Amino acid sequence: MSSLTARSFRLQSLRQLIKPNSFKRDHSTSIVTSTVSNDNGRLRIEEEKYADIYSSSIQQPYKDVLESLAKRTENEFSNANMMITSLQGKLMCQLIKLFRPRNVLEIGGFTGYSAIAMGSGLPSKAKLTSLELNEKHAKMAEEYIRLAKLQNKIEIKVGPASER
Ligand SMILES: C[S@@+](CC[C@H](N)C(=O)[O-])C[C@H]1O[C@@H](n2cnc3c(N)ncnc32)[C@H](O)[C@@H]1O
Repeated sequence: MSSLTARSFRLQSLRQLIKPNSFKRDHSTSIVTSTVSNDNGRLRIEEEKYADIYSSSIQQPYKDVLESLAKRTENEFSNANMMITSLQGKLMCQLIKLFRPRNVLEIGGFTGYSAIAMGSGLPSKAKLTSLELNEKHAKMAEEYIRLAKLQNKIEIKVGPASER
């Protein structure tokens, strides 16, 4: 195949991928020729679709707790853009459900979004430890972990991760 033909084949494949409802299970990111970012420049759009379609929704009461935590983080922290997106949370929860780890170590918990998203999918006896440098971040994380009734599964340790 000439390089021109190969390029138009890849472009066609890309167009197929980004058409609504045309996503195929055998999707390979290797045919994605360029990075197509969403408005936050985070996960590539094709990967977002994949994550969305093949991840189950975060269950209640965790979903509501996460929504409320995200709103409060956005209102109270000027650096709220550090928080993962709801889709990233959904994907992390799905990965936890797939791998069923007994222990999870998170470095940099911020206000607890990812910890709660992962915690919501943890098997019953599993534990997640989240290391967070900033006391104010950790305090909010702890508040929402309690609201989500995940305090027996998630522990926040405050201080520099390198000292743990
Ligand atoms: C990008 S945010 C993490 C986002 C978070 N996982 C979430 O779901 O919202 C990075 C966090 O790492 C923390 N951090 C930075 N340096 C650290 C260190 N040395 N030890 C522990 N936490 C640290 C910051 O205070 C910040 O809250």
